[in-house]
Amino acid sequence: MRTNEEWMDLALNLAEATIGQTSPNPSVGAVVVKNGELLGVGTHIRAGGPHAEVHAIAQAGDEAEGADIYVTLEPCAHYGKTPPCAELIVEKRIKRVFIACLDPNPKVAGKGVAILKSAGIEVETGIQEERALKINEHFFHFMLTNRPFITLKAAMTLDGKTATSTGDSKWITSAEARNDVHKERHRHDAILVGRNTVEYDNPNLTTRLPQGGKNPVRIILDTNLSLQSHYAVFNNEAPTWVVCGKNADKELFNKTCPHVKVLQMITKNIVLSDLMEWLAEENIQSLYVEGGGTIHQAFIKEKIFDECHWYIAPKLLGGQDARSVVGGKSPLLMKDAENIEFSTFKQIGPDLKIIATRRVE
Ligand SMILES: Nc1c(/N=C/[C@H](O)[C@H](O)[C@H](O)COP(=O)(O)O)[nH]c(=O)[nH]c1=O
Ligand SMILES: Nc1c(N[C@@H]2O[C@H](COP(=O)(O)O)[C@@H](O)[C@H]2O)[nH]c(=O)[nH]c1=O
Ligand SMILES: [Zn+2]
Repeated sequence: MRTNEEWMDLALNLAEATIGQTSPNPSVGAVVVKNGELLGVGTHIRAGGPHAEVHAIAQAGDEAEGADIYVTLEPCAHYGKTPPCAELIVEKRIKRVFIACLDPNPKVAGKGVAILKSAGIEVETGIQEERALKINEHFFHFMLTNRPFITLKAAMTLDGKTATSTGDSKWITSAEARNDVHKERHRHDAILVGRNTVEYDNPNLTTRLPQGGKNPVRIILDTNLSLQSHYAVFNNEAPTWVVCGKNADKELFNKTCPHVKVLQMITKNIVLSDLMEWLAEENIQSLYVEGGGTIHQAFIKEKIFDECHWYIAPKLLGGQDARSVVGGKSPLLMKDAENIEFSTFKQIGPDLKIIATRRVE
């Protein structure tokens, strides 16, 4: 006989399996159970498709009546692209609803529960809540702030270098660590680099995992549209958007790269806060900033980031003339350093992945 936590873990495993493919919707899992017997499982496959509860209840058929449902997110109460799940649960005469976390979007939170309770259905919330909140961290952040969740990613030697004095950087971290980077690319809606990284590394910025994965939108900051069209990021393997200043020659660039979308600022330079607002309007809920150093410094200086993913290789490079991980100008005093909080340490092959979160004052 499984406990409530164990049934919820099954639903959470289903939700976790679709991370990266349901955006702009959250990843949700649901299981229908009666007298300790599993009657139906469901997960939301992609935005626009049926919700997790719909699949699980359909699989249970008529036996759903009087059954329990475990769902990782509060059942929806509004008509989006699909009818409200809360009303479906009432209609199918489910007896009890166990929920991992409410939808923190104030517009939604509690409405689903209210519909269930007013129909006399027993509701219990907060089961395995921590795990459920983590799964949809990007979605919840976007719903609450209407800004993308921003991850700064850097790979460096133990002494903080990202390339030698000649710009050589292949490779700092191991294939396992780079595979983890591609999992993060799959998870994020967009990936951003500066024009120098394109020129120095000619990266593809696509997701190349043995098991496949979704390509994020590639966003290139290039104030003067100085990049030529032969770079890999301009191939048609994934959508590419270039951000430029108001004085850049957009028409000329569009002639050489007709399939690349140009986001032209009304300011001479690229204003990051304006860009984040733009990306939110394009429904980009999560942004993976792969650098380089001057880009990272700009995001740090403007406090426009939520997490840092630092990959550290057991290598020592040395040299003032080697490229250090964060560029730009340093603050004058140590008291002006950006304070963050370490949240996880993970060994990946020979490398270390440190995740730190920005401390919100
Ligand atoms: N040089 C290293 C990295 N280098 C990161 C670069 O910014 C660029 O993303 C790479 O050239 C990857 O290119 P592509 O998009 O996969 O074609 N990143 C890492 O995690 N480890 C390293 O050793
Ligand atoms: N994916 C998901 C939910 N997602 C919720 O519904 C919204 C999307 O609605 P729609 O446009 O109709 O797909 C989404 O923003 C989120 O608040 N809700 C659920 O009950 N179960 C699910 O599986
Ligand atoms: Zn729903």
